[in-house]
Amino acid sequence: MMAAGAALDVAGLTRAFGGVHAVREAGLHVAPGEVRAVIGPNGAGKTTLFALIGGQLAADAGTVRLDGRRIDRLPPHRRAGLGVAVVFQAARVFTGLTARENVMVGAHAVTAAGFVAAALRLPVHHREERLIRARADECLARTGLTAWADRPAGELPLGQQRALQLARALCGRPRLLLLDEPASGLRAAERERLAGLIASLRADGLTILLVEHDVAFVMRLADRITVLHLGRVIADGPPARVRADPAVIAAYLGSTVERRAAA
Ligand SMILES: Nc1ncnc2c1ncn2[C@@H]1O[C@H](COP(=O)(O)OP(=O)(O)OP(=O)(O)O)[C@@H](O)[C@H]1O
Repeated sequence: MMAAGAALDVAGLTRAFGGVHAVREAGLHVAPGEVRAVIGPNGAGKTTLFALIGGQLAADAGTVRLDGRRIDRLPPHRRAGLGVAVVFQAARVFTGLTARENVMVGAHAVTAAGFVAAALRLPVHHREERLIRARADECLARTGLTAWADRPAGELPLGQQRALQLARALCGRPRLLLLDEPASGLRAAERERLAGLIASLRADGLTILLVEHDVAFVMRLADRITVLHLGRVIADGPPARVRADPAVIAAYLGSTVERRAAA
């Protein structure tokens, strides 16, 4: 059911907010089917980087390529149509809709007929609706949520709500999935389940970018790690090498000292 993972190439990507250089000349290459973790101290630019790739923010400079095709000037829905899905940390489920309806919304966002046909009640809409419902049920099954399909999303435990956000993203048939702190706030058992789910998506060949503060989670899941500090990429490589990198250790120690000093 999964589309093949796409390659992501980012070069010279830059975005400032007033005088704050949130992302500065960032570059990374992510191979198809890779799980890439993006880590860095608070304010390093991780969420901004994701928004620049997803198109929610426009870059001041630089390029983003999906399988070699430039997407950095496209609006978010066009990038989504090409297979880029971003699940932001602040993303919420629609608590009043059922789990299935939440996932169906994800599919509507990228279907051709979409909401216009729905509003006009065109025949194409009914056919599409059935297809989307079937697709939503596949995505619910894929994320272990079949038993929750008809429950209001607000009644789902937090771990299942995270899985639901993933299911909603999967419904758009992504080829590149960006997850901003998917494990934050989850208990150990829920983290385990989520890690298993992400590993199984990787096994299907999906390319995944992951921002995560839980180092153990990252070390276990990621093929490679990119480290951002003050908007710049300061390290990039396999987990064991990045963990031992003096520049990475200094960046984290520095930010810890700054936080202590500020406290
Ligand atoms: N919309 C905005 N307006 C102004 N400044 C912003 C905006 N978004 C981000 N910034 C600033 O850009 C820098 C990078 O922020 P960003 O949220 O990308 O970091 P982050 O690595 O995701 O941080 P965290 O780990 O705390 O989530 C920070 O200094 C932040 O204050």
